Amino acid sequence: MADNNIIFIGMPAVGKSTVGVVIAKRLGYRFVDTDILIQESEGKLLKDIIADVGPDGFLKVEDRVNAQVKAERTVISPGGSVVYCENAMKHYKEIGKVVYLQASFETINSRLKNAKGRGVVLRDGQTLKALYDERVKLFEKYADITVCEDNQKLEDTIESVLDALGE
Ligand SMILES: Nc1ncnc2c1ncn2[C@@H]1O[C@H](COP(=O)(O)OP(=O)(O)O)[C@@H](O)[C@H]1O
Ligand SMILES: O=C(O)C1=C[C@@H](OP(=O)(O)O)[C@@H](O)[C@H](O)C1
Ligand SMILES: [Mg+2]
Repeated sequence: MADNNIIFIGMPAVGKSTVGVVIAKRLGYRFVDTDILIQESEGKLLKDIIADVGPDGFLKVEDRVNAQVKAERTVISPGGSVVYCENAMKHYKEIGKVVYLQASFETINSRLKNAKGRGVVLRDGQTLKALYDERVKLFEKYADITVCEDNQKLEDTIESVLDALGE
């Protein structure tokens, strides 16, 4: 399979979906939000899948769906929890550049007022701060490129991503 794809990773609400679709337009690439593929595969909303099968069950579905993505010249925006999915991340490292959209905990916290209601994979009793700290290590492990968006407007983030990609 081609290795000319762009894959966004980062915390929920950091902008993977919003930024991803604009980057795809700017580059003339296709765009896939794999959360939509998961909902189609299961016939349910993400938050209902998480409620029905729990965090581990959701991660199994997320791993399977993301590991099966066939793409070429495509911007792919998975959900923030994809970094727990080993098969999916191995696949993404093979088919493209992994871009970590990075923002401070304060930025994420201010955008994510109702993490459970939004369907974030949080374990019982786990705080958003604990989740953030746990995931940062995984984002850094998988990132080929990191783009920091603190204090940037959406338009600035898009230009920063294009710069970092050398476009
Ligand atoms: N600098 C920025 N970069 C990216 N998104 C931003 C920025 N500032 C505000 N936002 C907003 O944050 C939200 C990101 O949501 P979304 O794209 O669904 O994130 P994700 O797919 O990572 O969960 C959007 O409402 C977007 O308009
Ligand atoms: O980070 C998470 O635990 C999740 C993020 C969501 O996607 P976004 O990162 O696009 O919000 C979605 O996949 C699911 O609700 C779980
Ligand atoms: Mg998204």
